[in-house]
Amino acid sequence: MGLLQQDSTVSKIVFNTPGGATTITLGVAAGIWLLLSSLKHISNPKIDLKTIPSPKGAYPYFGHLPLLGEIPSLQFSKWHKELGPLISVKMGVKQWISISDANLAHQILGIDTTVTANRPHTTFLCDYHALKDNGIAGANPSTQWKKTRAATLQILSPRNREHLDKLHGPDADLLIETLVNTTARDGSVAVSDPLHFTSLNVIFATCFGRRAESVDDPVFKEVSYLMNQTGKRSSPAEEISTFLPVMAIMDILFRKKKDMHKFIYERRNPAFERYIKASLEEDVDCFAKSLLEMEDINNHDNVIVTLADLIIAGTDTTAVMLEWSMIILCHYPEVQKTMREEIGKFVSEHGRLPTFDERESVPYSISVQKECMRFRPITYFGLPHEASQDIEVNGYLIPKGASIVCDMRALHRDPALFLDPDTFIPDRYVNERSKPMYTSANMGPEMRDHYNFGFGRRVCPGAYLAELEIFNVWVRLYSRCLVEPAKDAFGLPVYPDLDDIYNAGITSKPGSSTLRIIKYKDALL
Ligand code: HEM
Repeated sequence: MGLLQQDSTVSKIVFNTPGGATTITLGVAAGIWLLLSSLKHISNPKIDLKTIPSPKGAYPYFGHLPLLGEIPSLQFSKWHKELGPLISVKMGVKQWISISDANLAHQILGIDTTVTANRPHTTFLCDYHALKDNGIAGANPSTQWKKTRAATLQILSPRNREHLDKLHGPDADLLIETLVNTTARDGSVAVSDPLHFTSLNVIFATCFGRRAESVDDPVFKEVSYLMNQTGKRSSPAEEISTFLPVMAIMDILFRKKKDMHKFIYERRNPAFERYIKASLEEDVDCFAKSLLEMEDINNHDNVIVTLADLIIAGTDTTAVMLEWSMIILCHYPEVQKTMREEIGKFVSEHGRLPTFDERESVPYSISVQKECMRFRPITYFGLPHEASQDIEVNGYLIPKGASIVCDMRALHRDPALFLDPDTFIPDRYVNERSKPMYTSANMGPEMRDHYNFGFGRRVCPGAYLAELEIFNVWVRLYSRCLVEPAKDAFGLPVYPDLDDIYNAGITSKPGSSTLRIIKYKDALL
C-alpha cells in the first residue's frame, strides 16, 4: 500500500509499486489553466511538485468540456493512453484528476487514506438529494456518516445472508418466468424493466419489509420515477453550473433550484415518509425500523436520505450489470452451454440449484460473471472522491478541492493486469482471483478481481447483496434458458452492438436490450 505521510499542509502518498511512477508519462503540454492553478501550491516553500499531465486543447473557461464527446470516458481512456495513468482534466472551473492504474487508485483512494474520502459538492446531489450532508453516498465523512454506513453494512452483509437470500430467491424465479413468458408471447422481451423490478424489490423489501407486485404496481412506478429523476438530475449535464458557474444564470431563469426543491420536498420526501409509515404499521422487520431505533443517526433527514441512497444505488447498478451480461452472452451461446452443463452437474448431484455459499462448485459460471463486469464496467467513473487537502503523489500534486475519479474502462483494460484485455475471455478468472467479489472489493490491488465497486473508505457497501442477486439470477437463467438476440422481420438474429453504449449519467448502459429468452424443453429445475 502507499505510504501516507501527513503534515499540516500536504499529504504525501509515495509509490512503492515497481513501475508505478515510471509508467507516468510527463505531459507534453499541460494546460495553461492547470499550470496557473498549480502555481499556488508549487509556491509552497516546502514542496517542489510536478504538474499532473493534462490533455492538449483545453479552451479558456470551458476547459476540456467541449472535447469530451457523448461518452466522456472514451475520451478519458484515449488521454490516458497518451499521457499515462494520472491525468488532470479541466471540467470547466473544476479540476478532475483521473486514474487508470489500479495500484495508483489504491494508493490515492485506499482505505488508509482519509484525505480522499470526501465527495465533491454538487448542488442537486449534496444540497437537495442528501439534504445537506445526510445519508451515505452524498455526505462527507462525519460521525453520523460513519455510523450510518456501519448500520448499512450490517444489514447488507453476509451476516444477514439468510434473510437476503430468502428475499431474493422468489424474485429471481419470477424474473425468469416473466422473461420467458414475454418472449413466448411477443417474440422478444426488453429486459431492462423486469431486471430493474427484480433488484428494486430486493432492496425495497430490505428497507421497508414489503414488495411491489409487478411492473404496473404504483409503488414500482413511483420509485422508478424517483430513481430516474434523481439519476437524471445528478448527471454532470444537469449539474452544469457546478462546472460552469456562468450557467447559474440559466438555473435562475429556469428556476432550477425551485424545481429541485419541489421534487425533493413535494415528491421524494413524502413518498419515503409514506413507505416508512406503512412499514411501521406492519409487523415486519426492515431496515427503516432498525434505523429509526438507532441513536444519533435516526433524525428524519438522515433516515430518508439513507433509505433513498440504498434504493437508488442498489437498483440500477445490479440491474445494469445483469443487462450487460445478457447482451454480451447472447453473442456466446457456447459459453451459455458450458455454464448450463456446469450448473446441471450440480443439480443432478444435489437435486437443487447451488446456493451462493456453494458458488465454488460452479467456477466457470463465476468466472463468466466477473469477466462480464470487467468487459463492460457498469459506471464510467465510479463516484467521484475529493481531495480534502493538498496531496503529493510521488512528486505530483493533487490540489485540495480536486475531484478524483477512476476511468473504469481504462482500469479494466490495463494490459499489465489483464492479458489480451480487449477480448472477452470467459474463463479468465477460473484459476485465479476466485474470491467472492465483495471480499475482493475490500482487498489490496493485487487481490482484486475487478474495480467496479470503487475504492477505499467509500467502497460500495452493497457489494455482497449485489453479488448475491447476480448469482441467484445467474444460476436460474443459464440453467433453464438460452439468451438469444432478437430477430428482425425476416427471422434473422439482430445481434446487439456491444459498443452501443447509452450514457445514463453515472451508469453506462447498453444502447438496446431487447432479447429472446428461450426456456429449454428439458430445462433443469
Ligand atoms: C453491481 C452492482 C453495484 C455496483 C457496480 C456498485 C458500484 C458502486 C460504486 C462504484 C460506488 C462508489 C464507490 C466509491 O466512491 O469509490 C458505490 C457506492 C455505493 N453503493 Fe454500490 N454498487 C452496486 C450495487 C449496490 C447495491 C446493491 C447497493 C445497496 C443496496 C449499493 C449501495 C451503495 C451505496 C449506499 C454507496 C455509497 C457509499 C459511500 O458513499 O460511502 N450498491 N457503489
